[in-house]
Amino acid sequence: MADEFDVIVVGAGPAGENAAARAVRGGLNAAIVEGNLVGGECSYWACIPSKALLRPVDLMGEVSRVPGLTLGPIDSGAVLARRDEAVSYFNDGGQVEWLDGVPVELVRGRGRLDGPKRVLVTAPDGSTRLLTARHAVVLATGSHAVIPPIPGLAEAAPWTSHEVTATKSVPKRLVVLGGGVVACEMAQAMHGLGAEETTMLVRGGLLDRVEPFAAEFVARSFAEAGIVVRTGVQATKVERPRPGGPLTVHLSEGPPIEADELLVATGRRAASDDLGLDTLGLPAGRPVEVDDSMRATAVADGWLYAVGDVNGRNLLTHMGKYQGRACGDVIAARAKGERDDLPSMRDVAGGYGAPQVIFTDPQVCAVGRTEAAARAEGFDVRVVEYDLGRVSGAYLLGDGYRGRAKAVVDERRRVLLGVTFVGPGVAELLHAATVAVTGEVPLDRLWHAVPSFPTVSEIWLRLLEEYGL
Ligand SMILES: Cc1cc2nc3c(=O)[nH]c(=O)nc-3n(C[C@H](O)[C@H](O)[C@H](O)COP(=O)(O)OP(=O)(O)OC[C@H]3O[C@@H](n4cnc5c(N)ncnc54)[C@H](O)[C@@H]3O)c2cc1C
Ligand SMILES: NC(=O)c1ccc[n+]([C@@H]2O[C@H](COP(=O)([O-])OP(=O)(O)OC[C@H]3O[C@@H](n4cnc5c(N)ncnc54)[C@H](O)[C@@H]3O)[C@@H](O)[C@H]2O)c1
Repeated sequence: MADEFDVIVVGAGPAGENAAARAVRGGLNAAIVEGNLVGGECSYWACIPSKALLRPVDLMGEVSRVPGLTLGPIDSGAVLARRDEAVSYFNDGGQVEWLDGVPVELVRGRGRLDGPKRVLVTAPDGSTRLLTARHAVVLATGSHAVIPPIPGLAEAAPWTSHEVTATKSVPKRLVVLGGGVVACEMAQAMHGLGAEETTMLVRGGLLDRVEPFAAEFVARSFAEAGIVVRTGVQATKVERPRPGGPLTVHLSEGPPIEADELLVATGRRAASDDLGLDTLGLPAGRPVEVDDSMRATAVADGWLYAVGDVNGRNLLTHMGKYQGRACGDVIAARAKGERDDLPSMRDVAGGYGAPQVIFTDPQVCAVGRTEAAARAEGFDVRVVEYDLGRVSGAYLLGDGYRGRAKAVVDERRRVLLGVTFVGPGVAELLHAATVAVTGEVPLDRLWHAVPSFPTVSEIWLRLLEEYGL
């Protein structure tokens, strides 16, 4: 096996896989180094299992809104079994086959930079192999859950996203630390699958990066479902006398809470701590700063790139894959001395505001800027909102459908800066919004994109009418 490759990618998650595949498509050869399972967090401990756990909960909500249908209690065992199937029983054979087909050479082990264009791989058996890159090294190592320094917390061996998404059973009493996306999705999944007491401890506000009205819809739904959300309360100490036994969470106010499990969902940190960045004089444990072609800005000669969570731009699978495609293309172009500024070779989407779906019930999805962000950036902002429940297509989805949409308009150019939807099943509305925002489609043109009747997409017509068209 050769130890020199055109491109070496460290980390075979979605971002790394895409970077390698695009570089090969561009005529280079590539190796990908993976210390765990090919497919990364997303496939085994994040997007895929979390959505497999949420789907029945979502469906339960939908069915309960349609008269004439009844659904018995959720069989959590069957749901967990389907989750296991969705993560391929933690076997990455299918993904390895895909890599073989590209082809990309898989090198199993932990990769570490060892000076310019050198990656030292330590295999699971402890043996080492030095790989050198003719053109580029791409870091695609993802991120880790952060455990805040609360006395007793680390010692209590709390759950992170890894344990909750892979759980073999549903705890009766669950405390969730954090109010972000992981916290909300997983609190809802565990509660819907049978947790009897689910308490969220939220330092700031629930989902504090989305439009406030959308977070309020989620908070109301959680309250109705019996999920207790305590805002402005912090955990001050955790005690778990017996490993795996019940734990006590002491709070900044009020009596302590007893629980069977504690999920820590307080954000993520770039997986760059043990990557050998010091051998290049770069700081460890921080996102690797890159330009729009994914090239590390602090490295001379431009041979180092970083894609996905590790560059800290947007911690989302689709954005990491998009960056990976740009990165692979640009590396191939630069290696061949070809034009390296074609449209596919830059992260343009990130600048508009990445699309994201939060798979709670109701779902929240958004693209572009919130009203607050647009105003802070000095745009001439006008906002239009509409009640989704008043759209015929939404009414037909079930009784008591509740939802809302908000569009943030740049008045000077009459284009959309951002769109947010909240409501059951709104996820599939998002891509139209992404096209409108990223494509900077003028509102007067958007008017001619006629939504079908009776679909929820008629919200587009209503928003434009509210605007005055
Ligand atoms: C619970 C949860 C749910 C999520 N749901 C969604 C969702 O629905 N939609 C969405 O868009 N995003 C979601 N995300 C975010 C998404 O998982 C990440 O943005 C995505 O996985 C990042 O991809 P990546 O390729 O950058 O990194 P990862 O998927 O983390 O892959 C990195 C890979 O690098 C490997 N690695 C790390 N260090 C080394 C090393 N030194 N040597 C060799 N290999 C190494 C790791 O083993 C891993 O396989 C979710 C996250 C969580 C935690
Ligand atoms: N559906 C999706 O697209 C999806 C799903 C899950 C995760 N993700 C991505 O994964 C990333 C990580 O998600 P996350 O929810 O872990 O992080 P996050 O940054 O979204 O939320 C972290 C939460 O923890 C709170 N927090 C931070 N420190 C705390 C402390 N010491 N004590 C109490 N609370 C504290 C914050 O106030 C915030 O509510 C996000 O960027 C998200 O976009 C995406």
